[in-house]
Amino acid sequence: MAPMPTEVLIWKLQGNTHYKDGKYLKAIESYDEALRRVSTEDHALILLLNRCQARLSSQHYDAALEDAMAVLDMDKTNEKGLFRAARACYGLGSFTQSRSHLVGLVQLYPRNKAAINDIERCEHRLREQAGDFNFASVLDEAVNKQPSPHLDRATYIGSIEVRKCAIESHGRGLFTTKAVKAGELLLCEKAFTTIFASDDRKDVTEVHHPKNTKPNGSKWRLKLRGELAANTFVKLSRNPSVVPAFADLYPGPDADEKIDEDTNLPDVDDAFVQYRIIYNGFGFPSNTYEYHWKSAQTPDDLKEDESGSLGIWISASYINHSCYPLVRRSYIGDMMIFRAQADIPVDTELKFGYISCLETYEQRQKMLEKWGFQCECQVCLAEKDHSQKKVKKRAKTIEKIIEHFEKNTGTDLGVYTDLLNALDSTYINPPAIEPRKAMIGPIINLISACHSDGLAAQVIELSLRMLRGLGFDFQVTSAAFKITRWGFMVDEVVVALADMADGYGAVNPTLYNDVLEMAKTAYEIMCGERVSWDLTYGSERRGNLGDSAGRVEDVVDGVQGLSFG
Ligand SMILES: C[S@@+](CC[C@H](N)C(=O)[O-])C[C@H]1O[C@@H](n2cnc3c(N)ncnc32)[C@H](O)[C@@H]1O
Repeated sequence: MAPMPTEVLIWKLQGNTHYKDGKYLKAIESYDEALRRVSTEDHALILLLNRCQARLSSQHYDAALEDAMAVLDMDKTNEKGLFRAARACYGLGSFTQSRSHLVGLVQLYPRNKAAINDIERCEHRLREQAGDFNFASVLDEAVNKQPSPHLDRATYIGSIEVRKCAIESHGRGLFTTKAVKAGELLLCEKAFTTIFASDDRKDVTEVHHPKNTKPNGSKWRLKLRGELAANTFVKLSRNPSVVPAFADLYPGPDADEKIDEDTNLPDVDDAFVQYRIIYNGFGFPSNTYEYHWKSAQTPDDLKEDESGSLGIWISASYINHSCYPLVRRSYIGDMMIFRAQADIPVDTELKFGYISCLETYEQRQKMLEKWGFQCECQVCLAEKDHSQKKVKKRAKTIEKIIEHFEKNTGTDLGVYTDLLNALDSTYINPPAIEPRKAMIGPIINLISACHSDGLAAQVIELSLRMLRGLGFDFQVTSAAFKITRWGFMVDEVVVALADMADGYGAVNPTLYNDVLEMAKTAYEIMCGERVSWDLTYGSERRGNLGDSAGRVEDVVDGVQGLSFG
Protein backbone atom coordinates (compact mmCIF):
# COMPACT_ATOMS: atom_id res chain seq x y z
CA MET A 1 0.00 0.00 0.00
CA ALA A 2 1.28 3.48 -0.86
CA PRO A 3 2.10 5.67 2.18
CA MET A 4 -0.62 8.03 3.34
CA PRO A 5 -0.15 11.62 2.16
CA THR A 6 1.26 13.70 5.06
CA GLU A 7 -1.79 15.96 5.40
CA VAL A 8 -4.13 12.93 5.61
CA LEU A 9 -1.76 11.24 8.05
CA ILE A 10 -1.70 14.29 10.36
CA TRP A 11 -5.51 14.37 10.54
CA LYS A 12 -5.60 10.62 11.13
CA LEU A 13 -3.04 10.79 13.96
CA GLN A 14 -4.91 13.70 15.49
CA GLY A 15 -8.09 11.61 15.34
CA ASN A 16 -6.31 8.70 17.00
CA THR A 17 -5.07 10.94 19.83
CA HIS A 18 -8.57 12.35 20.42
CA TYR A 19 -9.96 8.83 20.42
CA LYS A 20 -7.44 7.64 23.01
CA ASP A 21 -8.33 10.66 25.16
CA GLY A 22 -11.99 9.71 24.99
CA LYS A 23 -12.82 12.78 22.85
CA TYR A 24 -14.86 10.85 20.33
CA LEU A 25 -16.61 13.79 18.67
CA LYS A 26 -13.31 15.53 18.04
CA ALA A 27 -11.87 12.24 16.76
CA ILE A 28 -14.80 11.96 14.31
CA GLU A 29 -14.12 15.53 13.07
CA SER A 30 -10.44 14.73 12.49
CA TYR A 31 -11.27 11.55 10.54
CA ASP A 32 -13.83 13.59 8.53
CA GLU A 33 -11.00 15.95 7.56
CA ALA A 34 -8.69 13.06 6.68
CA LEU A 35 -11.39 11.39 4.59
CA ARG A 36 -12.03 14.64 2.71
CA ARG A 37 -8.39 14.60 1.58
CA VAL A 38 -7.98 10.90 0.84
CA SER A 39 -7.56 9.67 -2.71
CA THR A 40 -7.08 5.89 -2.53
CA GLU A 41 -9.53 3.20 -1.49
CA ASP A 42 -6.94 1.53 0.81
CA HIS A 43 -6.51 4.71 2.84
CA ALA A 44 -10.22 5.47 2.87
CA LEU A 45 -10.90 2.01 4.27
CA ILE A 46 -8.52 2.55 7.22
CA LEU A 47 -10.02 5.95 7.98
CA LEU A 48 -13.58 4.67 7.70
CA LEU A 49 -12.80 1.90 10.17
CA ASN A 50 -11.34 4.42 12.62
CA ARG A 51 -14.27 6.79 12.26
CA CYS A 52 -16.67 3.87 12.61
CA GLN A 53 -15.06 2.97 15.94
CA ALA A 54 -15.27 6.57 17.19
CA ARG A 55 -18.91 6.71 16.09
CA LEU A 56 -19.65 3.46 17.93
CA SER A 57 -17.98 4.80 21.07
CA SER A 58 -20.10 7.94 20.93
CA GLN A 59 -23.30 5.98 20.17
CA HIS A 60 -23.71 7.38 16.64
CA TYR A 61 -24.92 3.96 15.58
CA ASP A 62 -26.59 4.99 12.29
CA ALA A 63 -23.43 6.71 11.08
CA ALA A 64 -21.19 3.91 12.41
CA LEU A 65 -23.23 1.42 10.39
CA GLU A 66 -22.81 3.57 7.27
CA ASP A 67 -19.03 3.55 7.76
CA ALA A 68 -18.93 -0.20 8.36
CA MET A 69 -21.08 -0.86 5.27
CA ALA A 70 -18.86 1.41 3.18
CA VAL A 71 -15.89 -0.68 4.33
CA LEU A 72 -17.72 -3.91 3.47
CA ASP A 73 -18.58 -2.51 0.02
CA MET A 74 -14.84 -2.23 -0.59
CA ASP A 75 -13.91 -5.50 1.10
CA LYS A 76 -16.81 -7.75 2.05
CA THR A 77 -14.61 -10.03 4.18
CA ASN A 78 -13.04 -7.24 6.23
CA GLU A 79 -12.92 -8.58 9.81
CA LYS A 80 -13.14 -5.23 11.58
CA GLY A 81 -15.77 -4.01 9.14
CA LEU A 82 -17.98 -7.03 9.87
CA PHE A 83 -17.45 -6.72 13.61
CA ARG A 84 -18.22 -3.02 13.72
CA ALA A 85 -21.27 -3.44 11.48
CA ALA A 86 -22.48 -6.03 14.01
CA ARG A 87 -21.86 -3.70 16.94
CA ALA A 88 -23.69 -0.82 15.20
CA CYS A 89 -26.69 -3.07 14.53
CA TYR A 90 -26.63 -4.18 18.18
CA GLY A 91 -26.63 -0.55 19.33
CA LEU A 92 -29.70 0.05 17.16
CA GLY A 93 -31.43 -2.99 18.67
CA SER A 94 -31.25 -4.92 15.35
CA PHE A 95 -30.08 -8.16 16.93
CA THR A 96 -30.90 -10.43 13.98
CA GLN A 97 -28.75 -8.33 11.62
CA SER A 98 -26.04 -8.06 14.23
CA ARG A 99 -25.96 -11.83 14.64
CA SER A 100 -25.91 -12.37 10.88
CA HIS A 101 -22.79 -10.14 10.47
CA LEU A 102 -21.13 -12.01 13.35
CA VAL A 103 -21.93 -15.46 11.99
CA GLY A 104 -20.41 -14.44 8.63
CA LEU A 105 -17.38 -13.10 10.48
CA VAL A 106 -16.83 -16.26 12.55
CA GLN A 107 -17.06 -18.43 9.43
CA LEU A 108 -14.15 -16.45 7.99
CA TYR A 109 -12.25 -15.90 11.25
CA PRO A 110 -13.14 -18.76 13.58
CA ARG A 111 -10.74 -17.60 16.26
CA ASN A 112 -12.32 -14.18 16.78
CA LYS A 113 -13.35 -14.60 20.45
CA ALA A 114 -15.07 -11.21 20.70
CA ALA A 115 -17.31 -12.15 17.78
CA ILE A 116 -18.10 -15.54 19.32
CA ASN A 117 -19.05 -13.81 22.60
CA ASP A 118 -21.15 -11.28 20.74
CA ILE A 119 -23.06 -14.06 18.96
CA GLU A 120 -24.02 -15.40 22.38
CA ARG A 121 -25.03 -11.93 23.51
CA CYS A 122 -27.22 -11.51 20.40
CA GLU A 123 -28.84 -14.87 21.02
CA HIS A 124 -29.75 -13.80 24.55
CA ARG A 125 -31.33 -10.64 23.16
CA LEU A 126 -33.23 -12.60 20.53
CA ARG A 127 -34.61 -14.92 23.21
CA GLU A 128 -35.67 -11.85 25.20
CA GLN A 129 -37.38 -10.40 22.12
CA ALA A 130 -39.41 -13.62 22.10
CA GLY A 131 -40.38 -13.10 25.77
CA ASP A 132 -37.84 -15.43 27.36
CA PHE A 133 -36.21 -13.40 30.17
CA ASN A 134 -33.96 -14.73 32.88
CA PHE A 135 -35.24 -12.36 35.55
CA ALA A 136 -32.68 -13.50 38.13
CA SER A 137 -29.90 -12.31 35.85
CA VAL A 138 -31.84 -9.14 34.97
CA LEU A 139 -32.10 -8.34 38.69
CA ASP A 140 -28.39 -9.09 39.21
CA GLU A 141 -27.46 -6.81 36.36
CA ALA A 142 -29.62 -4.03 37.80
CA VAL A 143 -27.91 -4.38 41.18
CA ASN A 144 -24.42 -4.52 39.65
CA LYS A 145 -25.03 -1.45 37.52
CA GLN A 146 -26.27 0.78 40.35
CA PRO A 147 -26.60 3.74 40.59
CA SER A 148 -27.44 4.03 36.86
CA PRO A 149 -28.75 0.62 35.80
CA HIS A 150 -28.87 0.90 31.99
CA LEU A 151 -29.38 -2.78 31.22
CA ASP A 152 -28.06 -4.70 28.23
CA ARG A 153 -31.45 -6.23 27.35
CA ALA A 154 -33.92 -6.41 24.49
CA THR A 155 -37.57 -5.39 24.30
CA TYR A 156 -40.36 -7.98 24.25
CA ILE A 157 -43.75 -6.94 22.92
CA GLY A 158 -46.39 -9.52 23.86
CA SER A 159 -49.98 -9.97 22.73
CA ILE A 160 -50.68 -6.25 22.41
CA GLU A 161 -50.88 -3.70 19.62
CA VAL A 162 -51.58 0.00 19.15
CA ARG A 163 -55.06 0.77 17.81
CA LYS A 164 -57.33 3.77 17.54
CA CYS A 165 -59.70 4.03 20.51
CA ALA A 166 -63.47 3.97 20.01
CA ILE A 167 -63.69 7.41 21.65
CA GLU A 168 -61.81 9.76 19.35
CA SER A 169 -60.54 12.08 22.09
CA HIS A 170 -58.70 9.14 23.71
CA GLY A 171 -56.45 8.95 20.63
CA ARG A 172 -54.66 5.65 20.31
CA GLY A 173 -54.42 2.95 22.97
CA LEU A 174 -52.97 -0.51 23.57
CA PHE A 175 -55.25 -3.48 22.88
CA THR A 176 -54.94 -7.22 23.45
CA THR A 177 -54.49 -9.32 20.32
CA LYS A 178 -55.51 -12.51 22.16
CA ALA A 179 -57.10 -13.43 25.50
CA VAL A 180 -54.52 -13.21 28.31
CA LYS A 181 -54.33 -14.58 31.84
CA ALA A 182 -53.64 -12.62 35.03
CA GLY A 183 -49.87 -12.35 35.47
CA GLU A 184 -49.08 -12.77 31.77
CA LEU A 185 -46.14 -10.74 30.50
CA LEU A 186 -47.46 -8.19 28.01
CA LEU A 187 -44.44 -5.95 27.56
CA CYS A 188 -40.88 -5.89 28.84
CA GLU A 189 -39.41 -2.77 27.31
CA LYS A 190 -35.93 -1.31 27.35
CA ALA A 191 -36.06 2.43 27.97
CA PHE A 192 -35.56 4.80 25.05
CA THR A 193 -33.88 7.28 27.38
CA THR A 194 -33.75 7.66 31.16
CA ILE A 195 -32.39 9.89 33.83
CA PHE A 196 -31.83 8.26 37.20
CA ALA A 197 -32.44 10.18 40.40
CA SER A 198 -29.01 9.02 41.52
CA ASP A 199 -27.24 10.37 38.40
CA ASP A 200 -25.01 13.37 39.00
CA ARG A 201 -27.17 16.45 38.67
CA LYS A 202 -25.88 18.55 35.80
CA ASP A 203 -26.54 22.21 35.36
CA VAL A 204 -29.51 21.82 33.05
CA THR A 205 -32.38 24.19 32.41
CA GLU A 206 -35.71 23.12 33.87
CA VAL A 207 -38.32 21.98 31.36
CA HIS A 208 -41.66 23.78 31.58
CA HIS A 209 -44.51 23.44 29.18
CA PRO A 210 -43.11 25.22 26.09
CA LYS A 211 -46.14 27.55 25.91
CA ASN A 212 -46.30 28.13 29.63
CA THR A 213 -43.23 29.54 31.30
CA LYS A 214 -44.67 29.09 34.77
CA PRO A 215 -43.33 25.96 36.48
CA ASN A 216 -46.03 23.29 36.80
CA GLY A 217 -44.19 20.78 38.93
CA SER A 218 -41.62 20.55 41.67
CA LYS A 219 -38.23 22.08 40.87
CA TRP A 220 -36.62 18.67 41.22
CA ARG A 221 -38.98 17.14 38.66
CA LEU A 222 -38.52 20.03 36.25
CA LYS A 223 -34.77 19.59 36.46
CA LEU A 224 -35.05 15.87 35.88
CA ARG A 225 -37.25 16.62 32.87
CA GLY A 226 -34.57 19.01 31.62
CA GLU A 227 -31.93 16.32 31.87
CA LEU A 228 -34.14 13.73 30.22
CA ALA A 229 -34.81 16.23 27.40
CA ALA A 230 -31.06 16.79 26.97
CA ASN A 231 -30.34 13.03 26.84
CA THR A 232 -33.21 12.44 24.46
CA PHE A 233 -32.13 15.28 22.21
CA VAL A 234 -28.62 13.83 22.02
CA LYS A 235 -29.91 10.36 21.18
CA LEU A 236 -32.22 11.66 18.46
CA SER A 237 -29.61 13.87 16.85
CA ARG A 238 -27.06 11.05 16.88
CA ASN A 239 -29.40 8.44 15.46
CA PRO A 240 -31.91 9.80 12.92
CA SER A 241 -33.31 6.29 12.39
CA VAL A 242 -34.91 6.40 15.88
CA VAL A 243 -36.62 9.77 15.30
CA PRO A 244 -39.82 8.42 13.66
CA ALA A 245 -40.66 6.21 16.67
CA PHE A 246 -40.22 9.12 19.08
CA ALA A 247 -42.01 11.55 16.75
CA ASP A 248 -45.07 9.27 16.75
CA LEU A 249 -45.62 9.80 20.50
CA TYR A 250 -48.50 11.99 21.60
CA PRO A 251 -47.22 15.60 21.64
CA GLY A 252 -50.18 17.15 23.51
CA PRO A 253 -52.81 19.54 22.15
CA ASP A 254 -50.59 22.64 21.96
CA ALA A 255 -47.76 21.37 19.79
CA ASP A 256 -48.16 22.92 16.38
CA GLU A 257 -45.30 21.34 14.52
CA LYS A 258 -44.33 21.95 10.93
CA ILE A 259 -43.66 18.77 9.03
CA ASP A 260 -40.49 18.67 6.94
CA GLU A 261 -41.39 17.72 3.35
CA ASP A 262 -38.33 15.53 2.85
CA THR A 263 -38.44 13.54 6.07
CA ASN A 264 -42.19 13.77 6.70
CA LEU A 265 -41.27 14.49 10.33
CA PRO A 266 -41.29 17.59 12.54
CA ASP A 267 -37.96 19.32 13.17
CA VAL A 268 -36.05 17.81 16.08
CA ASP A 269 -35.86 20.91 18.24
CA ASP A 270 -36.34 21.65 21.93
CA ALA A 271 -40.12 21.93 21.82
CA PHE A 272 -40.41 18.69 19.81
CA VAL A 273 -38.61 16.81 22.58
CA GLN A 274 -40.15 18.65 25.55
CA TYR A 275 -43.79 18.29 24.51
CA ARG A 276 -43.35 14.54 24.18
CA ILE A 277 -41.56 14.24 27.49
CA ILE A 278 -44.33 16.14 29.28
CA TYR A 279 -47.04 13.80 28.00
CA ASN A 280 -45.09 10.53 27.80
CA GLY A 281 -42.40 10.66 30.50
CA PHE A 282 -42.70 8.05 33.26
CA GLY A 283 -41.53 8.64 36.82
CA PHE A 284 -40.18 5.37 38.19
CA PRO A 285 -38.66 3.89 41.33
CA SER A 286 -35.21 2.35 41.12
CA ASN A 287 -36.39 -1.07 42.21
CA THR A 288 -39.99 -2.19 42.19
CA TYR A 289 -39.77 -5.13 44.57
CA GLU A 290 -38.22 -3.07 47.35
CA TYR A 291 -40.75 -0.33 46.68
CA HIS A 292 -43.55 -2.89 46.71
CA TRP A 293 -42.54 -4.22 50.10
CA LYS A 294 -42.29 -0.78 51.65
CA SER A 295 -45.52 0.33 50.05
CA ALA A 296 -47.45 -2.74 51.19
CA GLN A 297 -46.34 -2.09 54.75
CA THR A 298 -47.12 1.61 54.82
CA PRO A 299 -50.48 3.25 55.41
CA ASP A 300 -51.80 5.25 52.46
CA ASP A 301 -51.25 8.66 53.98
CA LEU A 302 -47.58 7.87 54.61
CA LYS A 303 -46.85 6.33 51.21
CA GLU A 304 -44.08 8.28 49.52
CA ASP A 305 -43.72 9.03 45.85
CA GLU A 306 -40.68 6.95 45.02
CA SER A 307 -40.68 7.84 41.36
CA GLY A 308 -37.38 9.67 41.65
CA SER A 309 -36.16 8.77 38.16
CA LEU A 310 -37.65 9.69 34.82
CA GLY A 311 -37.68 7.91 31.47
CA ILE A 312 -39.27 7.38 28.07
CA TRP A 313 -40.53 3.98 26.94
CA ILE A 314 -41.93 4.16 23.44
CA SER A 315 -44.36 1.20 23.35
CA ALA A 316 -45.58 1.79 26.90
CA SER A 317 -46.43 5.39 25.99
CA TYR A 318 -49.46 4.32 23.94
CA ILE A 319 -51.32 3.10 26.99
CA ASN A 320 -54.19 5.22 28.25
CA HIS A 321 -55.19 5.80 31.85
CA SER A 322 -57.85 4.17 34.02
CA CYS A 323 -58.37 4.34 37.80
CA TYR A 324 -59.34 0.64 37.59
CA PRO A 325 -56.31 -0.65 35.68
CA LEU A 326 -56.03 -3.91 33.77
CA VAL A 327 -52.26 -3.69 33.54
CA ARG A 328 -49.63 -3.18 36.20
CA ARG A 329 -46.24 -1.69 35.41
CA SER A 330 -43.03 -2.39 37.29
CA TYR A 331 -39.35 -1.71 36.76
CA ILE A 332 -36.01 -3.45 36.94
CA GLY A 333 -33.24 -0.97 36.16
CA ASP A 334 -34.28 0.77 32.95
CA MET A 335 -36.65 -2.04 31.88
CA MET A 336 -40.37 -1.46 32.22
CA ILE A 337 -42.56 -4.52 32.65
CA PHE A 338 -46.29 -4.74 31.96
CA ARG A 339 -48.26 -7.68 33.28
CA ALA A 340 -51.98 -8.37 33.00
CA GLN A 341 -53.63 -7.88 36.37
CA ALA A 342 -56.73 -9.82 35.46
CA ASP A 343 -57.85 -12.38 32.89
CA ILE A 344 -58.48 -10.15 29.87
CA PRO A 345 -60.42 -11.03 26.71
CA VAL A 346 -59.07 -10.43 23.20
CA ASP A 347 -59.54 -6.95 21.65
CA THR A 348 -59.76 -5.23 25.05
CA GLU A 349 -58.18 -1.85 25.58
CA LEU A 350 -55.48 -2.11 28.26
CA LYS A 351 -55.13 0.79 30.65
CA PHE A 352 -53.17 1.55 33.75
CA GLY A 353 -53.02 4.23 36.41
CA TYR A 354 -50.97 7.29 35.42
CA ILE A 355 -51.39 8.33 39.04
CA SER A 356 -52.14 6.56 42.31
CA CYS A 357 -55.60 5.05 41.96
CA LEU A 358 -55.93 5.14 45.76
CA GLU A 359 -56.33 8.93 45.84
CA THR A 360 -59.81 10.42 46.25
CA TYR A 361 -61.93 11.09 43.17
CA GLU A 362 -61.23 14.84 43.34
CA GLN A 363 -57.50 14.40 43.85
CA ARG A 364 -57.25 11.97 40.95
CA GLN A 365 -58.99 14.36 38.56
CA LYS A 366 -56.71 17.15 39.70
CA MET A 367 -53.61 15.03 39.15
CA LEU A 368 -54.81 14.06 35.67
CA GLU A 369 -55.26 17.68 34.62
CA LYS A 370 -51.73 17.85 33.29
CA TRP A 371 -52.62 15.19 30.70
CA GLY A 372 -55.65 17.23 29.70
CA PHE A 373 -58.51 14.83 30.45
CA GLN A 374 -60.94 13.80 33.19
CA CYS A 375 -61.14 10.07 33.88
CA GLU A 376 -64.49 8.43 33.22
CA CYS A 377 -63.64 4.87 34.20
CA GLN A 378 -66.17 2.77 36.16
CA VAL A 379 -64.65 3.77 39.50
CA CYS A 380 -64.71 7.46 38.64
CA LEU A 381 -68.27 7.34 37.39
CA ALA A 382 -69.32 5.56 40.60
CA GLU A 383 -67.35 7.84 42.93
CA LYS A 384 -68.45 10.99 41.16
CA ASP A 385 -72.04 10.20 42.12
CA HIS A 386 -71.25 9.58 45.75
CA SER A 387 -73.29 11.63 48.12
CA GLN A 388 -71.24 13.72 50.48
CA LYS A 389 -73.14 11.98 53.29
CA LYS A 390 -71.70 8.58 52.38
CA VAL A 391 -68.19 9.94 51.95
CA LYS A 392 -68.41 11.64 55.36
CA LYS A 393 -69.68 8.45 56.98
CA ARG A 394 -66.76 6.55 55.42
CA ALA A 395 -64.24 9.03 56.81
CA LYS A 396 -65.87 8.85 60.25
CA THR A 397 -65.82 5.04 60.27
CA ILE A 398 -62.13 5.01 59.33
CA GLU A 399 -61.48 7.44 62.20
CA LYS A 400 -63.23 5.03 64.57
CA ILE A 401 -61.14 2.11 63.32
CA ILE A 402 -57.93 4.10 63.82
CA GLU A 403 -59.13 5.06 67.29
CA HIS A 404 -59.56 1.39 68.13
CA PHE A 405 -56.08 0.64 66.85
CA GLU A 406 -54.57 3.47 68.85
CA LYS A 407 -56.30 2.41 72.05
CA ASN A 408 -55.12 -1.14 71.45
CA THR A 409 -58.65 -2.29 72.12
CA GLY A 410 -58.48 -4.89 69.41
CA THR A 411 -59.13 -7.88 71.58
CA ASP A 412 -62.37 -8.64 69.84
CA LEU A 413 -62.54 -9.04 66.08
CA GLY A 414 -66.30 -8.54 66.31
CA VAL A 415 -65.86 -4.78 66.90
CA TYR A 416 -63.85 -4.54 63.72
CA THR A 417 -66.29 -6.68 61.79
CA ASP A 418 -69.06 -4.21 62.66
CA LEU A 419 -66.87 -1.28 61.68
CA LEU A 420 -65.90 -2.94 58.39
CA ASN A 421 -69.57 -3.62 57.67
CA ALA A 422 -70.29 0.05 58.32
CA LEU A 423 -67.48 0.98 55.92
CA ASP A 424 -68.87 -1.40 53.31
CA SER A 425 -72.31 0.24 53.55
CA THR A 426 -70.82 3.55 52.40
CA TYR A 427 -70.36 2.09 48.91
CA ILE A 428 -73.25 1.93 46.46
CA ASN A 429 -72.11 -0.48 43.74
CA PRO A 430 -70.80 -4.03 44.06
CA PRO A 431 -67.03 -4.33 44.74
CA ALA A 432 -66.26 -5.44 41.17
CA ILE A 433 -67.41 -2.00 40.00
CA GLU A 434 -66.48 -0.01 43.07
CA PRO A 435 -63.59 -1.57 45.00
CA ARG A 436 -63.61 -0.94 48.77
CA LYS A 437 -60.32 0.93 48.76
CA ALA A 438 -60.94 2.44 52.19
CA MET A 439 -60.88 -1.05 53.69
CA ILE A 440 -57.39 -1.93 52.51
CA GLY A 441 -55.45 -0.12 55.25
CA PRO A 442 -57.56 -1.23 58.24
CA ILE A 443 -57.88 -4.84 57.09
CA ILE A 444 -54.21 -5.28 56.25
CA ASN A 445 -53.30 -4.01 59.71
CA LEU A 446 -55.71 -6.46 61.29
CA ILE A 447 -54.35 -9.29 59.14
CA SER A 448 -50.81 -8.40 60.22
CA ALA A 449 -51.75 -8.35 63.87
CA CYS A 450 -53.59 -11.68 63.62
CA HIS A 451 -50.67 -13.18 61.68
CA SER A 452 -48.23 -12.13 64.40
CA ASP A 453 -50.54 -13.62 67.01
CA GLY A 454 -50.82 -16.92 65.13
CA LEU A 455 -54.58 -16.58 64.58
CA ALA A 456 -54.80 -18.62 61.38
CA ALA A 457 -58.59 -18.69 60.97
CA GLN A 458 -58.87 -14.92 61.46
CA VAL A 459 -56.05 -14.29 58.98
CA ILE A 460 -57.94 -16.33 56.38
CA GLU A 461 -61.28 -14.69 57.14
CA LEU A 462 -59.89 -11.16 56.97
CA SER A 463 -57.84 -11.84 53.83
CA LEU A 464 -60.86 -13.25 52.02
CA ARG A 465 -62.86 -10.26 53.18
CA MET A 466 -60.29 -7.82 51.85
CA LEU A 467 -60.04 -9.59 48.52
CA ARG A 468 -63.83 -9.78 48.15
CA GLY A 469 -64.01 -6.09 48.96
CA LEU A 470 -61.63 -5.44 46.09
CA GLY A 471 -63.78 -7.37 43.64
CA PHE A 472 -61.99 -10.76 43.70
CA ASP A 473 -63.98 -14.00 43.40
CA PHE A 474 -62.74 -17.45 44.40
CA GLN A 475 -63.53 -21.09 44.23
CA VAL A 476 -62.64 -22.61 47.59
CA THR A 477 -63.17 -26.29 48.37
CA SER A 478 -61.42 -28.43 50.98
CA ALA A 479 -59.03 -29.59 48.23
CA ALA A 480 -58.38 -26.53 46.06
CA PHE A 481 -58.27 -22.74 46.04
CA LYS A 482 -58.58 -20.75 42.86
CA ILE A 483 -59.09 -17.07 42.06
CA THR A 484 -61.87 -17.02 39.46
CA ARG A 485 -61.91 -13.26 39.09
CA TRP A 486 -59.03 -10.89 39.81
CA GLY A 487 -60.09 -7.59 41.32
CA PHE A 488 -58.49 -4.24 42.04
CA MET A 489 -54.76 -4.85 42.57
CA VAL A 490 -52.73 -3.11 45.23
CA ASP A 491 -49.51 -4.12 46.96
CA GLU A 492 -51.51 -5.22 50.01
CA VAL A 493 -53.20 -7.99 47.99
CA VAL A 494 -49.88 -9.84 47.89
CA VAL A 495 -49.47 -9.51 51.66
CA ALA A 496 -53.02 -10.73 52.26
CA LEU A 497 -52.54 -13.77 49.98
CA ALA A 498 -49.13 -14.60 51.49
CA ASP A 499 -50.54 -14.36 55.01
CA MET A 500 -53.57 -16.37 53.96
CA ALA A 501 -51.27 -19.12 52.62
CA ASP A 502 -49.63 -19.23 56.08
CA GLY A 503 -53.09 -19.40 57.65
CA TYR A 504 -54.10 -22.35 55.45
CA GLY A 505 -50.71 -23.92 56.17
CA ALA A 506 -51.88 -24.14 59.79
CA VAL A 507 -55.54 -25.13 59.36
CA ASN A 508 -55.75 -26.84 55.95
CA PRO A 509 -52.32 -27.58 54.49
CA THR A 510 -53.86 -28.97 51.26
CA LEU A 511 -54.71 -25.41 50.22
CA TYR A 512 -51.33 -23.95 51.19
CA ASN A 513 -49.66 -24.46 47.80
CA ASP A 514 -52.64 -23.16 45.80
CA VAL A 515 -52.84 -19.96 47.82
CA LEU A 516 -49.06 -19.51 47.78
CA GLU A 517 -49.12 -19.83 44.00
CA MET A 518 -51.82 -17.11 43.83
CA ALA A 519 -49.71 -14.95 46.15
CA LYS A 520 -46.70 -15.40 43.87
CA THR A 521 -48.78 -14.56 40.79
CA ALA A 522 -50.01 -11.41 42.54
CA TYR A 523 -46.38 -10.61 43.44
CA GLU A 524 -45.32 -11.12 39.82
CA ILE A 525 -48.07 -8.73 38.70
CA MET A 526 -46.90 -6.07 41.14
CA CYS A 527 -43.11 -6.55 40.85
CA GLY A 528 -42.70 -7.85 37.29
CA GLU A 529 -40.94 -11.06 38.35
CA ARG A 530 -41.19 -13.69 41.07
CA VAL A 531 -37.52 -14.57 41.52
CA SER A 532 -37.17 -11.98 44.30
CA TRP A 533 -40.05 -13.51 46.29
CA ASP A 534 -37.83 -15.01 48.98
CA LEU A 535 -36.03 -11.70 49.46
CA THR A 536 -39.25 -9.92 50.30
CA TYR A 537 -41.66 -12.59 51.51
CA GLY A 538 -39.15 -15.01 53.01
CA SER A 539 -39.88 -15.74 56.67
CA GLU A 540 -36.85 -13.69 57.80
CA ARG A 541 -38.44 -10.53 56.64
CA ARG A 542 -42.12 -11.26 57.01
CA GLY A 543 -42.15 -13.47 60.05
CA ASN A 544 -43.87 -16.85 60.38
CA LEU A 545 -47.44 -17.23 61.54
CA GLY A 546 -47.43 -16.55 65.27
CA ASP A 547 -44.06 -14.89 65.12
CA SER A 548 -44.13 -11.18 65.79
CA ALA A 549 -40.45 -10.71 64.93
CA GLY A 550 -40.58 -10.47 61.13
CA ARG A 551 -42.14 -7.29 59.89
CA VAL A 552 -42.91 -5.46 63.09
CA GLU A 553 -40.25 -2.86 62.45
CA ASP A 554 -41.86 -2.03 59.08
CA VAL A 555 -45.46 -2.13 60.19
CA VAL A 556 -47.37 0.94 61.20
CA ASP A 557 -47.18 2.00 64.81
CA GLY A 558 -50.88 1.52 65.38
CA VAL A 559 -50.68 -2.20 64.84
CA GLN A 560 -47.91 -2.89 67.28
CA GLY A 561 -49.16 -4.39 70.46
CA LEU A 562 -52.55 -5.34 69.07
CA SER A 563 -53.64 -8.77 70.07
CA PHE A 564 -56.82 -10.73 69.67
CA GLY A 565 -58.15 -13.04 72.33
C1 LIG B 1 -49.20 8.96 27.01
S1 LIG B 1 -50.49 9.45 25.97
C2 LIG B 1 -51.38 7.96 25.74
C3 LIG B 1 -51.48 7.59 24.30
C4 LIG B 1 -52.32 8.53 23.49
N1 LIG B 1 -53.75 8.23 23.66
C5 LIG B 1 -51.91 8.49 22.04
O1 LIG B 1 -52.79 8.54 21.18
O2 LIG B 1 -50.71 8.44 21.77
C6 LIG B 1 -51.46 10.39 27.10
C7 LIG B 1 -52.64 11.07 26.47
O3 LIG B 1 -53.66 10.13 26.08
C8 LIG B 1 -54.96 10.65 26.37
N2 LIG B 1 -55.60 9.82 27.41
C9 LIG B 1 -55.02 8.89 28.18
N3 LIG B 1 -55.91 8.29 28.99
C10 LIG B 1 -57.10 8.86 28.75
C11 LIG B 1 -58.42 8.67 29.29
N4 LIG B 1 -58.68 7.78 30.22
N5 LIG B 1 -59.40 9.45 28.79
C12 LIG B 1 -59.15 10.38 27.83
N6 LIG B 1 -57.93 10.60 27.28
C13 LIG B 1 -56.92 9.85 27.73
C14 LIG B 1 -54.74 12.06 26.90
O4 LIG B 1 -54.80 12.94 25.80
C15 LIG B 1 -53.32 12.00 27.44
O5 LIG B 1 -52.69 13.27 27.51
